[in-house]
Amino acid sequence: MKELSATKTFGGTQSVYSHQSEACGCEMRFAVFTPSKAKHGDGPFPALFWLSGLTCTEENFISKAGAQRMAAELGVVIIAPDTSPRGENVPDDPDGAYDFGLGAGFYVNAQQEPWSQNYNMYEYVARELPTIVKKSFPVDPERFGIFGHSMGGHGALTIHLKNPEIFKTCSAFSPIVAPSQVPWGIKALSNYLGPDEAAWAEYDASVLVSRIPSKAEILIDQGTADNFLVEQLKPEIFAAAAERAGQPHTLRMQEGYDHSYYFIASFIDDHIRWHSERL
Ligand SMILES: N[C@@H](CCC(=O)N[C@@H](CSC=O)C(=O)NCC(=O)O)C(=O)O
Repeated sequence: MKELSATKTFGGTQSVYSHQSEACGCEMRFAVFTPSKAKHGDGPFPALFWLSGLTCTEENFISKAGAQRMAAELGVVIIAPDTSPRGENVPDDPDGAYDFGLGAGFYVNAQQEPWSQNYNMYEYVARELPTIVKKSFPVDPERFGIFGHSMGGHGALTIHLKNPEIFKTCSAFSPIVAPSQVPWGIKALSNYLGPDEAAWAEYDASVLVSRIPSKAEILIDQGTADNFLVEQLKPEIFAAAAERAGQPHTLRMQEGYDHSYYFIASFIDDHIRWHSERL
């Protein structure tokens, strides 16, 4: 693992690392915020894994969300990986579209060629990265949580529901909650997984919550002025499935907010505090 940058902020350190990923078969980057030793000691700290959305790298969250102040205050580590494999030999959307391929790994393990060599973001986030983080940073593995935005909200919900013993808390901003039913999800799942919709269900939060609800409360924030709300996000599908399954959840419709990082920055403190109180 190689440290690419380390910058002091709010008494802690915002770093970016690269390493050779087994799951993705390429060099991957991830960002880590570590709180101040002077204020909180040497840890171990609770850790939140943040999953970003379409077009993002590890950089969007650390430069736009403004999460470091609250993480520093509460003594929380935040890990923010890139959203897809990268590199010369990694295939991309044939038309260069933003919603598939590079920057759009959808947190699945691809089963179709040519994607399956590298596009294993589920394995990367749910298995490889937590193992690396446990070994290399002052974290308490009994206090891991996961959160994310849009495609990353879909990743957070599905990875929590499939691994509630690892990621004990879960929240999301403007998540894609039913990828099997919306254009972004149908494009990604049909290409990465093939035409069999039974395979898609493994990565559909609204299906998973019916099958394997967790005991944890799930928090979702959704802006009412989000231009993707009606076509791509549809949080009401998850809320109805969660209600039927007895999954504790809170869906907050936030008046006038859109899909951007301005929305995330407005509520990120709430989310970090919410996780911290539960971990
Ligand atoms: N470029 C696209 C929209 C892309 C977009 O809005 N990406 C969001 C995540 S969307 C769901 O996963 C994002 O986080 N962008 C990065 C940022 O820093 O804002 C278009 O033009 O429609």
